[in-house]
Amino acid sequence: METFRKLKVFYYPFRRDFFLSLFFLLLLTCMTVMYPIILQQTIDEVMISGRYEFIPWIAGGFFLIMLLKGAATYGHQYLGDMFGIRTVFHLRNKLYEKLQILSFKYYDNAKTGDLMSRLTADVEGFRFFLSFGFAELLRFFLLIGISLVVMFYYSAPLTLITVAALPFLAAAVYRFDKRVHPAFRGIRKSFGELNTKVQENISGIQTVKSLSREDFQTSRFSDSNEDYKEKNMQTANVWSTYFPLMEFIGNLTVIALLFYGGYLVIQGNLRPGELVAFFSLVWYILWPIMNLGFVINLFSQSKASGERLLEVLEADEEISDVKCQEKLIKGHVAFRHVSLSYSEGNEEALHDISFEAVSGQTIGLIGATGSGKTSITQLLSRFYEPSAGTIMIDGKDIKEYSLHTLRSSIGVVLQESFLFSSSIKANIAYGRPEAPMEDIISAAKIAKAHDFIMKLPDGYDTLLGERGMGLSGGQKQRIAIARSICINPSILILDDATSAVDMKTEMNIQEGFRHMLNNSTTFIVAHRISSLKHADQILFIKDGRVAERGTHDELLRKKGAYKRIYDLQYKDHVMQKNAAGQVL
Ligand SMILES: Nc1ncnc2c1ncn2[C@@H]1O[C@H](COP(=O)(O)OP(=O)(O)OP(=O)(O)O)[C@@H](O)[C@H]1O
Repeated sequence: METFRKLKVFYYPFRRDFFLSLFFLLLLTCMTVMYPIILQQTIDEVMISGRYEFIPWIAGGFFLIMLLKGAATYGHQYLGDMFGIRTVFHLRNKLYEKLQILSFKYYDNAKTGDLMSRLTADVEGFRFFLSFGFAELLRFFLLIGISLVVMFYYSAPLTLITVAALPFLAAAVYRFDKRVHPAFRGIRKSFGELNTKVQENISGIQTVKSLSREDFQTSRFSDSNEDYKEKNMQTANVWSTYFPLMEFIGNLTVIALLFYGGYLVIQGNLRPGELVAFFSLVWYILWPIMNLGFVINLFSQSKASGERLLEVLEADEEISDVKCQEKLIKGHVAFRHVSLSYSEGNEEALHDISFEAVSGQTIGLIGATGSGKTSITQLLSRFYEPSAGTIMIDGKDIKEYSLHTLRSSIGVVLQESFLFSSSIKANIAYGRPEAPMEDIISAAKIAKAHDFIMKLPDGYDTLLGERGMGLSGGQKQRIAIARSICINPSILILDDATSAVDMKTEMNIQEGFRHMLNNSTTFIVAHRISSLKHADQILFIKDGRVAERGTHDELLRKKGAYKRIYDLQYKDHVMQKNAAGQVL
């Protein structure tokens, strides 16, 4: 109940639909019970007494009641559905908003398939209970309650016979629920695994094909599919065993009623019509009880779904935001004794990092893979919070800027750039949708993307496939660079952003930056010394610490680790030159 209480804010605004739907449910339940009463009256008061002139009146009345019942069913169904649909519309929006706010740390541990299933299957599971399950639960009590009252009115001993069968039926329902609940859980889990296999296969189709692992993937899928089939068959087996059993218990009750009820009629203690009415009324009690397992199952599934939705809604946002209108103008960055640990108890990824980047300067970050270069740049955008130390921009702690101000002033280009399946123009203007066409073109020119874009059949209107399909790695990187230039960033972070373009284009791009973004502070993370040798300051990162710092020439003079990497790369360069027989 705690789960439903916490989610109240989503369904409470639509309580009117819910209560009206319940009112219609009460009406239609009353009309359902009218049916055996009319039957009893027809037999006892009309047929047996030979007052046939009443038959058209009874038929008319019956018709009227059925019309009303149809209208009540419509009202109940429609309003119940509206209640569920409106509730989950808001719930889904809220979940999506929350996903936008959640920190990188949350996504580090989350699984895409799982999040997708929370937003779809769990939301639907919750809706189904709101629209249908809750009403079914109420119908159960209403139908049984009203039917029992009518039955008692007709005959107390016969009612007691019916009630005597209930514990057996309840025991069967209990056993059914005990078996069907885990079976359903198994189906959900197996379906989740099946989905993950499909998603992984589609996302990694290039790797699968390039390593000729189609057969392996097919057999993995087939195993999951087999498991899913097995789980469904087990569930079908439970259903097909228990339902006949429950019906059998119900039919035994009917036989007992026939015997004892017939005896009462012969004795003159019960009228024939009342016995006939009993046969209908008894099923109004037995059916809901048989159905109870299904309704309980719906309830526990929706409770589990609600819990999974609350886990997302209540997830810690980690990064606190503040309201601040102040713009970040200069991009003067200072790291003061900054350390970072990605999770508590884990080894620190960064230790005591300090440096200062005057606005307009270029800072190069180089070091072995996993040394902490990307971590430094991620702290700047507050994707993660430092575990110690302070990061200042323009003399102010970055926590004092609003996240929007901070992130809309920092252009980040990653090695693996994500492009949306829309036009090139929309991709470049993604961070500034109102950007005029001249700005988009100018950004593309700086990123050295304009020429190849113009060669595409639809130029800037060319539609890209999913994740930028249809472009080469270097072309994608250049579109991503243009996208960050388009927001006129005060700080630009190029994290291995030109690794897929040739050296000449890289030099041209950097030349463009120097002219067009002379006020932006630029961070270049690279493995190639040629990518950052022009930087005003180069930080050589080793095991999360600044091991060496200085300009390219200063670092060469130090003859340390930077010099060793330079020698290695330079040797490669000379060998390549000799092999090509030309001077680059
Ligand atoms: N999200 C994360 N959660 C936990 N640990 C992380 C996370 N991101 C990075 N790390 C760890 O932090 C350390 C530094 O990683 P980082 O990505 O900053 O290195 P890098 O120097 O940029 O490497 P590369 O050159 O390969 O991109 C590594 O040991 C890495 O495993």
